[in-house]
Amino acid sequence: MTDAYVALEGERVVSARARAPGRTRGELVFTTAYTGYEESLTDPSYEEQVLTFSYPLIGNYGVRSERFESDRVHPRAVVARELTDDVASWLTEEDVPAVDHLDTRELVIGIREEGAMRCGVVAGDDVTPDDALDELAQCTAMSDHTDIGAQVSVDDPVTYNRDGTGPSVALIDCGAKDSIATSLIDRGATVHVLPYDTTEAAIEELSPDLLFVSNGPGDPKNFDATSKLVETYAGEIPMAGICLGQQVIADTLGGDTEKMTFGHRGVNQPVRDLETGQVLMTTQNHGYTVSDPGELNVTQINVNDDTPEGLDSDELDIKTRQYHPEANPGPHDTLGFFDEVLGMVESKSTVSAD
Ligand SMILES: NC(=O)CC[C@H](N)C(=O)O
Repeated sequence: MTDAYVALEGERVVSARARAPGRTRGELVFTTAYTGYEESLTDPSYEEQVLTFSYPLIGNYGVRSERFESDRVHPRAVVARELTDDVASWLTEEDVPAVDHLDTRELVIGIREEGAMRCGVVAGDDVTPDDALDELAQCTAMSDHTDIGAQVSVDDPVTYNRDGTGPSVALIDCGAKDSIATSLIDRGATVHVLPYDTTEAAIEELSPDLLFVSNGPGDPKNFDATSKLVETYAGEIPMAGICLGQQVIADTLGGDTEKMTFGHRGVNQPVRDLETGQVLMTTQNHGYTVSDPGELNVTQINVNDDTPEGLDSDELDIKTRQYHPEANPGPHDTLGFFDEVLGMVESKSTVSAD
């Protein structure tokens, strides 16, 4: 007896067990992370995707809101070999369909060979394979979600740590994980979380020391308003970016981005720093990559496929990373990025004070 189905491009349907009911569709991707399921499931960058966990057991240390990265679950559906009851009830409460008891190894091999693909997921007592195919037929390609920023960004500005002793940071929220703001606040910064389509007038009023473009879902080319801010302030205000932030900044400053076959999602992606030769273990979640760094210099690369992981410009005071330095979940090798970017502001004030 089966009460769940996943329909894949090519009209293939895989049977599964329903763990949280519902009918939905999205881009099927996988993560190899073996911890951090609460952080991944609340990461806004998974908006409009169906997340498959390649690790076979998900949920074995419960569900605690302290570990959430936003106020809701973002993947449209969740696929795993085995989901615990804790995770299944959380996803049921959140209205996010979830399925297990299917061969996720085969699914992951399919995604690796054919690339991230559209899919339909149905779960519940009365569902049929045709229902899953129906969902698949209505599924939109990721790059066609042109307004995805509006689905995940704050509607209005929010300020944290107003009396902080450190620099003032304008965090452009393209779907920011909470721990990016926390990492800055922990270092004394005042953080203004601003909508992805913030106006120049709002930036002028705040007069921030650092413009920080966050991670976010979908195609970086669908963030025109954010790109406009980058164009206006590059070279005027020191700038940092994480993940989608790196992509939007490179795309705007004479570079380009492209879709990868299946992307990088996991907590053990090796990155080499080209200056020191040091290899850092990093947390990643992206399906697009910078294909041309434009005016920026590639300072770090992925050891597995040589894609750019760090872009820097001393002339423009810009530092971006493709991975997630806030490391939630993940190895903490890369937390120093936050000191480096705040350091750009401090060294700038030292220079101008002289
Ligand atoms: N985590 C992110 O910011 C992801 C960036 C972009 N949506 C991608 O998939 O490449």
